Amino acid sequence: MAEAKVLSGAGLRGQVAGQTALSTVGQSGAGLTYRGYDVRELAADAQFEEVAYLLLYGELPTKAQLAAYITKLSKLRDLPQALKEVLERIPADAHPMDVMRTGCSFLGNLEPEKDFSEQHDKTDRLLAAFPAIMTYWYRFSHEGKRIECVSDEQSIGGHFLHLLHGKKPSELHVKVMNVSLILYAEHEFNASTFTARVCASTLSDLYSCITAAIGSLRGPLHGGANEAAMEMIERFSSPEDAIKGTLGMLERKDKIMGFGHAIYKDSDPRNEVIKGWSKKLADEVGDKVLFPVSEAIDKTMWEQKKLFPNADFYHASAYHFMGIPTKLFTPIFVCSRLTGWAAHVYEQRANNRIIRPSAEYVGVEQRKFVPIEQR
Ligand SMILES: CC(=O)SCCNC(=O)CCNC(=O)[C@H](O)C(C)(C)COP(=O)(O)OP(=O)(O)OC[C@H]1O[C@@H](n2cnc3c(N)ncnc32)[C@H](O)[C@@H]1OP(=O)(O)O
Ligand SMILES: O=C([O-])CC(=O)C(=O)O
Repeated sequence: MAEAKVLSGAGLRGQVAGQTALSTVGQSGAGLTYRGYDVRELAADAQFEEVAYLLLYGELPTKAQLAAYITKLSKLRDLPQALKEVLERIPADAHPMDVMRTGCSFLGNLEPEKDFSEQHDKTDRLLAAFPAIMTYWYRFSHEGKRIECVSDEQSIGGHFLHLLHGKKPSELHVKVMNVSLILYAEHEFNASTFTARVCASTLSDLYSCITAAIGSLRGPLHGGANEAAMEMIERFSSPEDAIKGTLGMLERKDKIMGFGHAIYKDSDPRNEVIKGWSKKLADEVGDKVLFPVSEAIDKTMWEQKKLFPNADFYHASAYHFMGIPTKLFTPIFVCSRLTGWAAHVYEQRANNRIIRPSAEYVGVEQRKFVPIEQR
């Protein structure tokens, strides 16, 4: 049984802020479970759509339920013309997380959640539409192309790759996307999910909760770390160079993106899984630099600081080997984590009290107002 991390101090660390039946993080040897299932087993044998169903609908689907769910999602992929027009107006140098935020929010104007009874349908719509929101904007703004937003790919990961590259993805790439989307799907009260729950606790609509969560995931201390990790890895030309650079960053007290975790103590169970797939992809493309550089940073961080790679670190090289532009890394996280966010919104709504903690006041003592002429 792994020891739980000692949790205390700022950032609400270690404080129970609510209940969930969705996942456990760092509580048992398994490390991470979704509704009781070890994430490593899900990543090895399940489809992402199965995991989405598990999180959103409560149990793993039967074969018939999964087939119906995949069909439902496939039919919801296309984007309304008005949303395409909005995406076309977003400049090429915009951050794709801002594009996701706008895309989600604008769809909420076109197809609002009028009643909480629509929550599942609205989530399924977002799940189906997110890959096209990202890639329609990307390919229009970067290549001047108005792409088709539908494809005949069964899986969400395959659909995303197809739209991005304009061709059928390889089986290996579809598999890795599937694994990646499963690994990123849910993680208890992380910052973005907590954001979604706070928003839900005011009885706001689903699009607002998800838009808020996207904003929260964007930062480099959370989902943005996979992009930041890629930018760092790319700077090094060899393992020796990487060791030297990492030691320098540690000496300057820089944060090394993709390392450490608020809850896990000595490993992130998602890391070994994505690292394995990144290695397979490295072999496929004949990489002799990025993967060895990543391993050298990994080793140095452990030796120097006992800090371990989190889910984001080897995702960077894995996505890169599949030809995914770095700026799209965190939006892929959105396509996956939407499932966890929405499931938490449902949970919050089902047993709600507005989330409103207290603050310890550290300002000046009460004092008398001084009229402006006398200041
Ligand atoms: C999917 C995800 O969102 S996973 C997280 C992705 N984020 C990153 O990879 C960003 C880099 N990592 C970090 O900034 C942090 O480890 C976080 C935000 C993930 C967790 O933060 P905390 O819970 O505050 O970390 P923790 O309490 O374990 O930090 C302990 C010490 O290690 C240091 N540390 C933690 N992570 C790192 C890092 N990546 N690089 C350098 N030092 C680090 C902290 O600065 C702290 O040092 P101090 O005691 O001298 O202040
Ligand atoms: O739990 C966290 O703080 C961050 C994280 O790993 C995730 O959201 O996947």
